[in-house]
Amino acid sequence: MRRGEAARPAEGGPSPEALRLEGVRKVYGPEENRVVALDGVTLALPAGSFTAVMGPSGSGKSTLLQCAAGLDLPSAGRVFVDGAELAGRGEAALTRFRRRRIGFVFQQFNLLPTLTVLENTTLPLRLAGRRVDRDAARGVLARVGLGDRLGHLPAELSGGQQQRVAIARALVARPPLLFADEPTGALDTRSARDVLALLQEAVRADGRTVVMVTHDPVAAAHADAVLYLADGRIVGRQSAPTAETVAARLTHLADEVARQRTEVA
Ligand SMILES: Nc1ncnc2c1ncn2[C@@H]1O[C@H](COP(=O)(O)OP(=O)(O)OP(=O)(O)O)[C@@H](O)[C@H]1O
Repeated sequence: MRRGEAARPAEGGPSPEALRLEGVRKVYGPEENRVVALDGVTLALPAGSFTAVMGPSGSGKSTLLQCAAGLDLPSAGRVFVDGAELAGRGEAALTRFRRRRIGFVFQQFNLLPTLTVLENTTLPLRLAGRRVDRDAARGVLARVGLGDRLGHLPAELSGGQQQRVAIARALVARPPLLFADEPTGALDTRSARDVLALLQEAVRADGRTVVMVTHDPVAAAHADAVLYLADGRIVGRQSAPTAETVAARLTHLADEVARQRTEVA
């Protein structure tokens, strides 16, 4: 096995692990103002799984996604995507790797306001120097329910529609791994449901792996499993979540964190 590669099955076979973090630590700020955002996170997510990441505000959820997606560098520890380690490649190679293997959906959509729906969707392919298959892009947009809005600008769409463009933009590059940071945080209940259904479909129909940060137990219940973070550590896991069990666990977690902080103080 080459250095920098995690165990994987026979050549050509799909990796059973879409994402692996080993002892990932992220420290922000100078010595006197240090914030430990991630404090030794170890996890492994199988390909084709849908995982929600939950925890109190400031527990490190966004930092976890940013480090796992190679958008930020861990201070220590290792990140493997589809068996390949993110570290140890130059910036340009990392960008190329990310564009092929990783999609990211943000709470605030991050669409370019002067580009049409179709242009926004194909932008990552153009940036990656990949052939732009406009029919395939139209197909993805039709699948997210925007087949009749191709020439519209983002400002002419609702928030839910803009988020569906952002999902189409992430899916058109066909990344095996898709991160979503509070993708429904700015949406009404109905639009949120549509977006969650699209993420579920990306897992069930296309076999992608989705990791989603959310504050919403109803959103988390769309995932196969929930990881709970507190103070930069994974403090719990739950499979087959329901909105009720997630809400109960979060309440318990908030009480537990408050109790531990009082004990430390
Ligand atoms: N660029 C940064 N510089 C300094 N500190 C940061 C930076 N980004 C995050 N932090 C700190 O790291 C910790 C974890 O932040 P993070 O955004 O990952 O938490 P979160 O769980 O996503 O929070 P929220 O639910 O409020 O979005 C927080 O204490 C935060 O203030």
